[in-house]
Amino acid sequence: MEPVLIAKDIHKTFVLHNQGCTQLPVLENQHLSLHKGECLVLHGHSGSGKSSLLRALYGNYHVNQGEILIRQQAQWLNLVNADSRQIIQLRQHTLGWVSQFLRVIPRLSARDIVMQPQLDIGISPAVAKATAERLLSQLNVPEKLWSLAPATFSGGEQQRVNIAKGFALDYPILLLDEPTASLDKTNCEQVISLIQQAKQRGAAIVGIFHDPWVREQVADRLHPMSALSAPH
Ligand SMILES: Nc1ncnc2c1ncn2[C@@H]1O[C@H](COP(=O)(O)OP(=O)(O)OP(=O)(O)O)[C@@H](O)[C@H]1O
Repeated sequence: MEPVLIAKDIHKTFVLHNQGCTQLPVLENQHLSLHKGECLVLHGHSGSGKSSLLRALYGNYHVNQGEILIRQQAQWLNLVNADSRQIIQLRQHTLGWVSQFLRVIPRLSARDIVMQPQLDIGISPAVAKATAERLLSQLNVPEKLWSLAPATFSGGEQQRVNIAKGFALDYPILLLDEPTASLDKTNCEQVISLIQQAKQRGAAIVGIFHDPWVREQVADRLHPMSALSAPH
């Protein structure tokens, strides 16, 4: 299978400017390659740098060293030195992201939130609406909530809207940061099923899953991580 994402020799050190410029190394010599149709799970103790690596792969964190190569159609883009226009385009078409929490936007309904990434790339409102409603229904978000803003939803309901938004487009690469953290077993099963369907259509996935049962269902490979030495 062909790789779609290659990270080479990634190093990342946080510098805490308001705490005496303490340096906190979190990632060293991180190498990974991700292939079409597989799910790679970042695996390690709390504080081992899983979220930091995932954020670096999405371009949210600058890294101090290394390359993050992402395939867009027939070309490779190095995310580490990409400009903001390239990153926006990459996120619209190639790189999907499901965070642990939904960023609630006042007055935007759950249905609108799930439709938005589709509308952004020119999918018709009718198709975007049908896809949004299919996903909200699959994820057991009650129909009476679809036209309401999720600010007042429960944590699990907000997270299911977030997951629907992440799966609304057929991104070639998906980054999942603990998507099942606040879900019950029935809804975890729905998310596992969405991940398996995405893999079947050829999506490549990097994820963090703390629940060992979920991890077993979705992981093709584990990427082991361990915490680095104390700050200096
Ligand atoms: N924005 C930041 N600024 C400074 N330090 C940070 C920042 N984000 C993470 N860290 C530190 O980096 C280390 C790794 O954190 P990270 O969240 O990547 O670990 P993790 O493996 O995802 O942990 P968990 O499983 O608990 O979520 C921790 O020591 C954390 O304090």
